[in-house]
Amino acid sequence: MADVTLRQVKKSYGNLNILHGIDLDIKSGEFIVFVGPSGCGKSTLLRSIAGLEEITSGELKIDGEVVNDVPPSKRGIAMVFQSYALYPHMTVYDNMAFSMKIGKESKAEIDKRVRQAAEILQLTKYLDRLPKAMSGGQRQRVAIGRAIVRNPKVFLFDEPLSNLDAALRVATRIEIAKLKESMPATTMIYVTHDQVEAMTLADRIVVLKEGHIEQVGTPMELYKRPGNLFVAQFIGSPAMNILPATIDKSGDPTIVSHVGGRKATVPIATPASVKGASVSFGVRPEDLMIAIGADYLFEGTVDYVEQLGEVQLVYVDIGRADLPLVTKLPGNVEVKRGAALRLNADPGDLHIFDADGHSFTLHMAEAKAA
Ligand SMILES: Nc1ncnc2c1ncn2[C@@H]1O[C@H](COP(=O)(O)OP(=O)(O)OP(=O)(O)O)[C@@H](O)[C@H]1O
Repeated sequence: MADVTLRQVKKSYGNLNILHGIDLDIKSGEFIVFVGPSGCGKSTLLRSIAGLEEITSGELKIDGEVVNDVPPSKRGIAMVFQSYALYPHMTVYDNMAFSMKIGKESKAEIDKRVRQAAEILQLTKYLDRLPKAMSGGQRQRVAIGRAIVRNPKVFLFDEPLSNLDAALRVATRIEIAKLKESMPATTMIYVTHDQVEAMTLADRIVVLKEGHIEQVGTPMELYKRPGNLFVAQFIGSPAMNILPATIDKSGDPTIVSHVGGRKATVPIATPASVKGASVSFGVRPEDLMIAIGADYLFEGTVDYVEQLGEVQLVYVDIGRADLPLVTKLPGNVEVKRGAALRLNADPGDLHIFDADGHSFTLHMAEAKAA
């Protein structure tokens, strides 16, 4: 059981500022995932929590104790890396037992914990093998087992699945989800590039950009109510369509006319001051559907189709070559290149962002709360 609290955590390398004052409250037992573009500081933040990097300023607490100056081995954490870093000459059993042997645990205790971890990770029948005789996924499970036996208060994962092929990735991701269920009191913090891992594993996702937190929320909060344009386009694949638009009528609902030439009635409240303002209008590819009847949001011609089997990505020219509209339609719908297409969306799935990229949904929620 351990909360992890960060207050104004900054990290610089010389003149290079990497983390710009991170404030974050992670609750005991939570599974937190850090995501963000390459170089945004995810690993640096994780390594700072682990104590592998010294923070430049701010305060880092684990389980109520300020750990800024506490060495990694005394922080009650265990970390799993992308490269499994197993000892090649030791069996799976000895790899998992190693830290406890160093810690002078009794043989009986070591044996109990190694066997328990092996059971959780389905490694029991491999305990006598050397790492070279195991697959990448099995090796990563040993690396996770080695962390489990230490009974950490906080479990840190730095892109643990990125060296695995697609099938093993899925299998090991499910192992990690089950591991979390079997260790509900253990706080877990996980860095990934993979949206599916973030969406499926996280209790809450932290979206980082250039060393700042953009938004923290449950996967569905970030997906349904992204706080700004960056999060809207970072979460979800393909990214949300964003089109220039103007507010024709403010209030609730808001009416916008967008670059596609049509008007949309959006059930989002906007203040009177934004009437006539230029905004960004957003709709996810998967929220667009072929319009039935006279009511539609977009009209265009099919420019390109990527058939993926179960679904197809259809790129629609709505009169602006620089802004192709992407829609995700079921794979069995017949869509031909060059054909005319009208698309619609549920008004509840439409988004509007102000000129600074902030979502009006969150604006109004914040205004109400204030
Ligand atoms: N030891 C170092 N000295 C100088 N700069 C560093 C050092 N380590 C990391 N950086 C820089 O800090 C920034 C953040 O790096 P970090 O590895 O935390 O990013 P990341 O979000 O994990 O990226 P990726 O997704 O590519 O792994 C990068 O610009 C990187 O070049």
